[in-house]
Amino acid sequence: MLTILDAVLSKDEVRQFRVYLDQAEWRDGAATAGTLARSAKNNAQIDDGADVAVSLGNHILRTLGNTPLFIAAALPRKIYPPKFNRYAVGATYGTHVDSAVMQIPNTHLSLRSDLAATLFLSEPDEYDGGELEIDTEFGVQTVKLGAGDMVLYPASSLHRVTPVTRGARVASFFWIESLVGDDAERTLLFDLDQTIQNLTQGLAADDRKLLKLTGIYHNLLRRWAAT
Ligand SMILES: O=C(O)CCC(=O)C(=O)O
Ligand SMILES: [Fe+2]
Repeated sequence: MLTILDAVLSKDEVRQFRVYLDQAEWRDGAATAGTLARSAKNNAQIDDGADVAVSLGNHILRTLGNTPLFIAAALPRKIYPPKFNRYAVGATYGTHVDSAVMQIPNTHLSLRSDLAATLFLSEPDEYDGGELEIDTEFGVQTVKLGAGDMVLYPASSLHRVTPVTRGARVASFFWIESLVGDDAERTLLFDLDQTIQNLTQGLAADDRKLLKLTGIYHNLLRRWAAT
């Protein structure tokens, strides 16, 4: 499932992020790609340990913790500390698949990448190209969102970023290990959750049918969640 989350960051927050990011030290992104992905990768990134990456990354993590749609869609167990990338003219990231298991920087912890996220930090009119293309069972999905918007997609899918031909594309990207590793099970839970949320609008909180459906949601989650 591909989920778009609108306005994860406000335009004011994006502006503040960009002040810091535009002054940051950007390095060759290929250095951090796996062997196969390396040859396809031609962008710039900020070092994981850099102050600016840590503080903006923590801001993103705090915000996501208060974003019910993110929690419902991702059912996060672990989130990789957000990274930052920049594609200037000519930069691109060819078709690749993300590593299934990653070490969380500066820890001995590992994370299974169930979901990948890109949080756009440039407006679409700031650059040409730079589309995130994701191969799905229903064909290629092209994603280019407003600054502050985010896409969540299965990290198992082949994906690429098309070459930037004007301006620059700045984004944050990271991965999520979900309580529910199976994409189909997670999608069913999300659909059920969103349906219950919609029903809640017109019904009393103690409505028996609503309680029953809520119970089913939790019983499925109990069955499928690996904690
Ligand atoms: O820049 C993006 O939107 C995606 C980056 C990506 O696929 C990666 O770093 O693995
Ligand atoms: Fe990727």
